[in-house]
Amino acid sequence: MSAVSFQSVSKTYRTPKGDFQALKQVSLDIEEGEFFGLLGPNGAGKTTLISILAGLSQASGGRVLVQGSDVQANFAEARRKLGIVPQELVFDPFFSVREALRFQSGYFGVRHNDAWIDELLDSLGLADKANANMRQLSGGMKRRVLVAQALVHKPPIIVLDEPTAGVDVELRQTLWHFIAKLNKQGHTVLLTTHYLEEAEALCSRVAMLKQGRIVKLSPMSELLKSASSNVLQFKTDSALPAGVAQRARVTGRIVQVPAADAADVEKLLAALREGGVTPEDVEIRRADLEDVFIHIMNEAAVKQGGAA
Ligand SMILES: Nc1ncnc2c1ncn2[C@@H]1O[C@H](COP(=O)(O)OP(=O)(O)OP(=O)(O)O)[C@@H](O)[C@H]1O
Repeated sequence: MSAVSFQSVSKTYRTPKGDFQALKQVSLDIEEGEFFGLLGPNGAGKTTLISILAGLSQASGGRVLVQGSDVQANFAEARRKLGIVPQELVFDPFFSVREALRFQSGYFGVRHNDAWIDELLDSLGLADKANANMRQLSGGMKRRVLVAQALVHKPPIIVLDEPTAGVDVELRQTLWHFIAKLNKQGHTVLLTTHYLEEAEALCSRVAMLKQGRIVKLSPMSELLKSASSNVLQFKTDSALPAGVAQRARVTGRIVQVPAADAADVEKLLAALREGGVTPEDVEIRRADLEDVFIHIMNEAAVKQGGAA
């Protein structure tokens, strides 16, 4: 049985301007024990999918099962198996950290779990804040409490929606160390993130979502292999020759062009020379997930454009 099974999930939002289809027949199975990444540009539908999984939003079509429990027909059972760390900072300002965690435990009918609460506080660097009032905490500390709250009932499946957006390096490291440990102990993890480096380091498999559709579903290792293996990177102020510009990603003065092999790099350099471009700070590096992501998103844009 899959940990999470999305079966032809669609979602249409009704807006004053008309209907908007945010998810189009998304089917995806996440297996027990996986560290799964859900990636996609802004507006791709990631949060919508997570909200349907969490029972916060209703799918317009299809269904979602959590270890076999339907999130609509069997909400309480499905919800108990999930630990959801939301994107937004929502908390009760009148509780202390420990009270907030006890309250959340009560919500799931879990009692006498102070040992686990202490372990959570310790692992997330919150031990000295246990009795602090929630409103006295910094944004980063509040985010740690949200993580602890999501895990207080020891859910088998942990869902993290952009947990490190705007979070400092120290918290990111603490968080990932802890989540990776839980994953090793058998917890399934579903992560959405904009930080592709994180996905590359942590996820064993990823789905890429674009405009409500899955455009790629693949083990991370295969995804990285499928990319052009190298990237030629340089700086220039000159206009690029058309043949190079077509393949290039340009950020200010920095130009990055995927290249299959050394011969391809030579061809690119020759094209630049012929075009009168003198590249500065030339580097050849291994392609990473960001290169793959941009490539797949561009391909999907071409296909969707062609289909329209
Ligand atoms: N309540 C709503 N009413 C109408 N449209 C909505 C609503 N919520 C989301 N949308 C639209 O649905 C699409 C998907 O949004 P969603 O928040 O799921 O994307 P996302 O992939 O999580 O994006 P981000 O990375 O920016 O968080 C977007 O175009 C968004 O504007």
